[in-house]
Amino acid sequence: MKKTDSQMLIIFGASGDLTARKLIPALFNLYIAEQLPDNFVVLGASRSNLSDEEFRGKVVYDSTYLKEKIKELDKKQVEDFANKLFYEDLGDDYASDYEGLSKRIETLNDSHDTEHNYMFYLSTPPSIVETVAKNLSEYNLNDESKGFKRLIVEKPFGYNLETAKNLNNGLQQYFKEPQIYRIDHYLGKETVQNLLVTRFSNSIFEPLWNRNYIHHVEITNAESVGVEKRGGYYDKSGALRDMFQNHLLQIVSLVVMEPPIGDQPEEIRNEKVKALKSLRVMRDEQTLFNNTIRAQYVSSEIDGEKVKGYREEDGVDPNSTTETYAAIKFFVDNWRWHGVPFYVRTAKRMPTKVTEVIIHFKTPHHQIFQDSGVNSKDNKLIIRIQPDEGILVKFGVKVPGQGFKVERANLDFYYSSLAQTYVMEAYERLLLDAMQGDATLYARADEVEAAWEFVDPILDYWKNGKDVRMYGYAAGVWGPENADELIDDLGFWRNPGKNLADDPGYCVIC
Ligand SMILES: NC(=O)C1=CN([C@@H]2O[C@H](COP(=O)(O)OP(=O)(O)OC[C@H]3O[C@@H](n4cnc5c(N)ncnc54)[C@H](OP(=O)(O)O)[C@@H]3O)[C@@H](O)[C@H]2O)C=CC1
Ligand SMILES: O=C1O[C@H](COP(=O)(O)O)[C@@H](O)[C@H](O)[C@H]1O
Repeated sequence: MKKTDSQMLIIFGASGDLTARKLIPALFNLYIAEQLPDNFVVLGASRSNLSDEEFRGKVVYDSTYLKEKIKELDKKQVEDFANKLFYEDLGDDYASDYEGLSKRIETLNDSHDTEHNYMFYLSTPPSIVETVAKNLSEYNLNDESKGFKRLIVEKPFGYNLETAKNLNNGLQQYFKEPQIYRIDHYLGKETVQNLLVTRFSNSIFEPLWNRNYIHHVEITNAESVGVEKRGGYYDKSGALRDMFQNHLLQIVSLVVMEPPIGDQPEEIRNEKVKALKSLRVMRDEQTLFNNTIRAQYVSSEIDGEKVKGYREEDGVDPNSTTETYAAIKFFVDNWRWHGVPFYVRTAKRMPTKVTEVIIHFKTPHHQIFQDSGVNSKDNKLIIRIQPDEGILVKFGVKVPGQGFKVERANLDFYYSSLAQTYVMEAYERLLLDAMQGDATLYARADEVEAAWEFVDPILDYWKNGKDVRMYGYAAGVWGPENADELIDDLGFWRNPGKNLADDPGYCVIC
């Protein structure tokens, strides 16, 4: 196990949703798993007026996210965790507030012996991220002459390529790139990391992982929920910015990348950047018209209950043209992937919550078993990222009896079968990595920019292009029927079920 140094975690935006919903529960789990260092404190900072006790009440004792867990523990343990949390009111006057903050950090450092190791987590609106970094540098809180100073930045990393570059340049004025940790919580998911292990620790997959054997790659990310309480944010973002530019292109980079020379952060990140740079950027309108689909969910009934359409959601413009569904077909311009189409879709208000990567293999070039009865496109490797995490290989077996009738069979592995292994939540894993200075699962500036290079022309076309289509789909179905047009002669999207082994449908309205 790696060593975690004594340190202080300073969370900006500590009165917000993410802190209560993800960050504190992740720290709580790390505490229970005895993964936090002995000398560890959290200092929450926001403009809300809270005392240490009120902050502890909000994010621990009265937290809906910890209620069940707390019940299972003795009072002393909960108290011990809560006593590691402190709060500093920032107000609106940056100069005096940051002076107060820096003094508070110094005092807590002395009382809890955190050795001047500070990790700043920016869980604030994106508009103030650079300002916070600047203020920290003005108070020398970026100075690593005594202890490390790390800056964790939440998504979105910019709104497009230009703003992402500005943000990166802005942050790099105050913190060096190795001090900056851009969090993408999909990289913290165990099964996303397992993509690397599946590919590079097995000699049975990697030799097939190229244009000679792979027919096409399909990635589906579906959520059953709508925009919930985040309509205001989402309406300015949309599916392409919210999920595709970051989480899904990170997954694509792990599927596409060449083998790194080792498992060091920079070795892996260098290969991911190369992979993202090899995505063929679509620039002309006809290509964008043919290869991109966007849509919005419209009101419908799910399990007998009426569900709002996107334009009726709180915080959403009634004439909004923001997409809640995006499906993109693209190619990768390199030796390994030449001519292999990638189909990636993401959406809200689908029939179920699921994320899968499906590698569709080519059929054998000479068909011996003419009456096989198996759909010739059915050789697949399915990597299930969530839920029911696991891996499934679909292959042909002989049906017992005369002749050579072939049927499809499954070879499967489920993470749940590793009963005694504790699988960390994404935020737990990522926080622990950052605490230990391991940036492998964090996005580097050039990765983020390479992803925007690919996404920018699509966004631009959707905003300004001629003949741009916006389809509707009833909340609770697998998107617009027109999305099938993207798949050409290859068949249909695989519409997965709740469980990995469910044999799913392949049509939109079922
Ligand atoms: N919530 C989620 O599920 C996810 C969120 N994110 C990202 O995480 C970040 C935080 O999200 P979320 O918690 O939902 O947002 P919220 O709007 O719930 O919280 C943001 C917090 O920032 C604080 N804040 C605002 N201005 C300042 C300031 N000048 N200085 C310090 N704090 C300030 C606000 O508190 P106060 O008014 O008290 O200062 C508020 O508590 C965003 O960048 C978001 O995109 C990413 C993925 C998922
Ligand atoms: O970053 C985001 O991710 C969530 C989906 O995350 P998951 O871990 O539940 O798959 C998404 O709902 C949200 O809109 C987006 O901002």
